[in-house]
Amino acid sequence: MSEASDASKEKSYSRGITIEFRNEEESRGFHCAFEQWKKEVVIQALLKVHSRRACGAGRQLNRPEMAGASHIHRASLRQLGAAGARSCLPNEMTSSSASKFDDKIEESSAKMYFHYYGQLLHQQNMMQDYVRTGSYYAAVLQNRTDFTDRVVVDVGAGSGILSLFAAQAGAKHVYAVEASDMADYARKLISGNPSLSERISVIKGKVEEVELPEKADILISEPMGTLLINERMLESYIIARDRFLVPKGKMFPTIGRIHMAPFSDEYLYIEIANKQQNYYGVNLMPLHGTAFQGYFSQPVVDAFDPRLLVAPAISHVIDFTSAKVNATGSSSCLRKICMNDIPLRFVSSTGTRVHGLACWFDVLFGGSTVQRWLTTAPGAPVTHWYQLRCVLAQPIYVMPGQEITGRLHMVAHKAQSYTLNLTLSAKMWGPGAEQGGILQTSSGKLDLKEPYYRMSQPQAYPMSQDQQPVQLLQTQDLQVQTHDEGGSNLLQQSV
Ligand SMILES: C[S@@+](CC[C@H](N)C(=O)[O-])C[C@H]1O[C@@H](n2cnc3c(N)ncnc32)[C@H](O)[C@@H]1O
Repeated sequence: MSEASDASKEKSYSRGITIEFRNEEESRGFHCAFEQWKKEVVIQALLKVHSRRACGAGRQLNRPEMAGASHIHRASLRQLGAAGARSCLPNEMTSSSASKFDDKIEESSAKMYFHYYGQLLHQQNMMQDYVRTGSYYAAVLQNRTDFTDRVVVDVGAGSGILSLFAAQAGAKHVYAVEASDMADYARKLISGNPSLSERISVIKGKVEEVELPEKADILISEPMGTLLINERMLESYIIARDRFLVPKGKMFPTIGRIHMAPFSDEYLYIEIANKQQNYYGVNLMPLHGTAFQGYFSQPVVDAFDPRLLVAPAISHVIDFTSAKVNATGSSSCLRKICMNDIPLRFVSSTGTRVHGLACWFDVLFGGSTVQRWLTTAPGAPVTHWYQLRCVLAQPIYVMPGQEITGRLHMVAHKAQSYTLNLTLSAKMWGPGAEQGGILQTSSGKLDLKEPYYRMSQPQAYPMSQDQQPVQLLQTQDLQVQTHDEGGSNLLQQSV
């Protein structure tokens, strides 16, 4: 049968149908369900066109269980070359061909990652972090004007909770993009909230790969990992900005800051340094050197008492609205997010042994009505991120007023995390200090992917007589030092 006769046959089956409803409510219910179905059909059609144009086959490539075939997909995408690389879709949006996600992340890591987030129990853990979820709820609902009648994209929607908040705040439409199988649960959860569901479409796929039928006025996302940058999801957030956000559109969160300060914690140091030397009468010393190095390569995740900090914190700011693709042209690596080189400079407020660098982060929701911070600082209500400490195998001794300098160099790797290179030095102190010499230096290399989850609640540490509590942390009103893009200029910023 010819194509033409196929088409006419199709036409001959087209008939109008009349549906009668018993009441207004039934009619409205049907209308909503139909509109939702229509939207999904349009999005699915766009996705099919996109993947067919990109690789010449109509298969779904975004699903984690298809990961085994994705390198073939990537290769064929590259062969398309520049001409085929940005094909026009029917809605005049362009599709970027090579997956920026696949470029930066190794397959095995991505598979485990999306498997983890595909489980309801892990999403539930995050939802039950009330500091986190409550901050998002307040930030969205207190800034209704930013959401009312606006198009929203929820980047990595998980259960869909933030999409539901955005719809509660009056969003015209929310596109909830989620790569893991959690997308199916999100659909279920959203359809159980009928007053909101008609304004939310769940799209299963990676933000780097899916197409949306329209641009967004505002992005909402929870892309923060341990130390802000772990999981490398911030990069997906930035890519979503470049792909979907209208110029000058809003981002919730808007900026993130990593805060750092040297700390002293004898208990923690002894716990790490003395791990397993005698074991059921077996001398473990032959392996001690390697094991010792291994323990100190693990950043410690727990909640600590802020009185352990020995100097006021400095901050490294990442502005999500302006972070750019790497200057080297590598589209998979975002400057400041992939490679953070942070010069450190502190003045010790006490005489003590410094055991390493303590870090935490906060993010700002820069709403038009209310500017709201979500903080993970020590001393603040504990979140599921806790805080992070990089412990040095060799502590350094400092006196009150002595300068501590150094560098934290963080380099992204393909397992969705970072290698941290930390150096701390005690500068010359007292007479002759102006000659600027270094007294002691200690360095460590840590893998953010392999933390030691110590998870203790903050404890009241006994203070030695010469270590009086100092006012080190006033997270909201603090005068903090921040870096410019190159990390070289220190600016004073009052937040
Ligand atoms: C930290 S969870 C947040 C979930 C939800 N937004 C919330 O706040 O409860 C991050 C979610 O983003 C998803 N995700 C991560 N990278 C993604 C990407 N590139 N594209 C789509 N989803 C992604 C993960 O599968 C996960 O469900």
